[in-house]
Amino acid sequence: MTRNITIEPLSASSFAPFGDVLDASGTPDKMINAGLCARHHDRANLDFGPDGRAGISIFNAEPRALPYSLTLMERHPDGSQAFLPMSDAAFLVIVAADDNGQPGTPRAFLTTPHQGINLHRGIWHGVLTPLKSPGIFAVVDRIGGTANLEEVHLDPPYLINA
Ligand SMILES: NC(=O)N[C@@H](O)C(=O)O
Ligand code: NI
Repeated sequence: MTRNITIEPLSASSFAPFGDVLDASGTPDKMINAGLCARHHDRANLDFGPDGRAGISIFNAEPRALPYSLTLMERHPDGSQAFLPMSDAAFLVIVAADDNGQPGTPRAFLTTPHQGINLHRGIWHGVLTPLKSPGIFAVVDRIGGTANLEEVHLDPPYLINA
């Protein structure tokens, strides 16, 4: 039995239950640098817990193709996780609400170039899934003494379609 999911457009409102959309859209909060730079200020709800700290890591992920077979979801109970592309690669953002400790039915979104996202603490998500090379991302997440990772293998998988 194939469980099909259709990709939805990514918007701040549609993604709000799961996290923040990070881009240079809309009116900037302030103009800086002698008016040569627009600052879209403080756009992510970052959370690293009482005993963690913020870290920036660089992920170099293999590009995937559509339709994409979603076989694994995970969450980070101790902190948020932001994905900031270091190229113009679009990427799949697959998230799900919690359903008694398991991911519920996933929702799939596709970013536009130069868009990042910040997943709020504990949100079920698919792993980083760029759709073209290079899949190089700066990732801002919690550095701490715990594993901060829960994984669920999906059987049967979901098929993510354009
Ligand atoms: N495990 C890891 O560092 N990456 C995942 O959390 C992911 O969301 O890609
Ligand atoms: Ni993750």
